[in-house]
Amino acid sequence: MEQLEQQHLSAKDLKNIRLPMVEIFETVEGEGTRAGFPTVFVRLFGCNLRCTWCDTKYSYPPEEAEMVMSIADIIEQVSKYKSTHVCLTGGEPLLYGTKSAALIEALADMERLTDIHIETNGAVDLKPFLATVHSPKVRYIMDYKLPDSGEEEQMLVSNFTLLRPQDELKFVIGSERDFQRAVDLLTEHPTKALPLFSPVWETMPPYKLVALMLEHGLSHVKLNMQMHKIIWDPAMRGV
Ligand SMILES: Nc1nc2[nH]cc(C(=O)O)c2c(=O)[nH]1
Ligand code: SF4
Ligand SMILES: [Mg+2]
Repeated sequence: MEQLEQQHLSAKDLKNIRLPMVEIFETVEGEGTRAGFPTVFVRLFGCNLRCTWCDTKYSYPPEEAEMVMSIADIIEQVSKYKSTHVCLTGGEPLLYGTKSAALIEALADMERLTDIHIETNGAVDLKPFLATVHSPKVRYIMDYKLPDSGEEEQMLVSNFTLLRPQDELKFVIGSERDFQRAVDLLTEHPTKALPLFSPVWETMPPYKLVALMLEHGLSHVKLNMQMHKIIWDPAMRGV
């Protein structure tokens, strides 16, 4: 990825950068350390993976982008809400390299916002983003796709050492095999990020994941339930 030359892009520059989009909505964050906080979700279209258990298949082909928005349009939409947290998600929100980075910078420049967290899928190198985006408000939540996802080969374990204490490393666990792989990875590849273990809604009952965590003495790992799937119908969009 080329270096982002300007830290602060002009309104005209932002108008010219356009991104394919799925939706922008406000709800409570359902996951991670900021679960429960009112949050604006900015969902970009497009993904470089095809996970077996994906719950956002409407965010990549053969579906089509709902709209194409300039960064200025996205900022304008986000400013209509009151939440001070933003979740940039997809699809894969870092798919567009310097364009994704410019969007992150523009969000970080919004004074109202205090936390911008990015749900990235583990198949995008975080190095160029960490090198160009310097705002302390920006945090990465990297998903590591375990064997049941069918996409483990695409994972960049090299990201583990780049993640910082304010970042999160999420493992979506569908089976005991997935669980064991996650435990092995955390042993073999140290990271400063907070490890989160999240059950696959359909195949891993939460009580079973908790039992496994206790059995293995994983005191440094946090259980991550998708709160929005408890509050609303799990198939519902825009919540
Ligand atoms: N409430 C709510 N919390 C979320 N956290 C991550 C989400 C995502 O789709 O990436 C999500 C989502 O779609 N809804
Ligand atoms: S990375 Fe996320 S959006 Fe892409 S296929 Fe996997 S679960 Fe779906
Ligand atoms: Mg979701």
